[in-house]
Amino acid sequence: MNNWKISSAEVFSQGPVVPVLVIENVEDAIPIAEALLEGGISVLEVTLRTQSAIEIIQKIADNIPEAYIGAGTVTNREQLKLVTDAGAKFAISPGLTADLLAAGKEGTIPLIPGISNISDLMKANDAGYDHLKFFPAEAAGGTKTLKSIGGPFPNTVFCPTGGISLSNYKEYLALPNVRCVGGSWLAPNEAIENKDWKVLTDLANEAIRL
Ligand SMILES: O=C(O)C(=O)C[C@H](O)[C@H](O)COP(=O)(O)O
Repeated sequence: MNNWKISSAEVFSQGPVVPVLVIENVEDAIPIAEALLEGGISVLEVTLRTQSAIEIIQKIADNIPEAYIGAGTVTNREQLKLVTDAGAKFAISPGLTADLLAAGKEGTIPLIPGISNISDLMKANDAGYDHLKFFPAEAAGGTKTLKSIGGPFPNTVFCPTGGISLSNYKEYLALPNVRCVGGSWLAPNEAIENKDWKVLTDLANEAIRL
């Protein structure tokens, strides 16, 4: 049981692709979110890899209520609290720790822990998590690994990220245990630097047109 305002299943069902965003400048936050929304993507993962990430999450949460704004690279209890207070609707971690799993269950937004091996999957399952990130997807064996995992663990579903792009994302989405895929390819650094927001809209459009 948990006190999450929405379920992780709801997050996973918002669309086939989740852009993994690394945003440096706060003023880019709204244009990036709007460009992706215009392209048909409403789930956004803002990674805590930049100084301004928390402020950016808050800005998008306050100004674009229709966006499913989430936080990525959430690796500990303190960060989970920070992103929750900023208004994130969900949190994603590249991995898991016992304390993060416990904090996720005590929290109010869905936590999607990351795994790349069976033992961590079992730890996540034991703690009550069956919606997981699979990271780093390509380096950890990609679709072959996910297919194998589906044998003994058919009820655990994934959002793989890491090395996924337009060239291979459909192979992931074709697996019964994959609900969505994540990636930075939907918001390339170069386009963000050039403030070329149309590139993001076009990439989003292309990705959701399966
Ligand atoms: O920052 C995080 O929280 C992560 O877990 C990693 C990201 O999901 C991947 O780095 C995205 O991978 P690429 O699409 O290959 O760039």
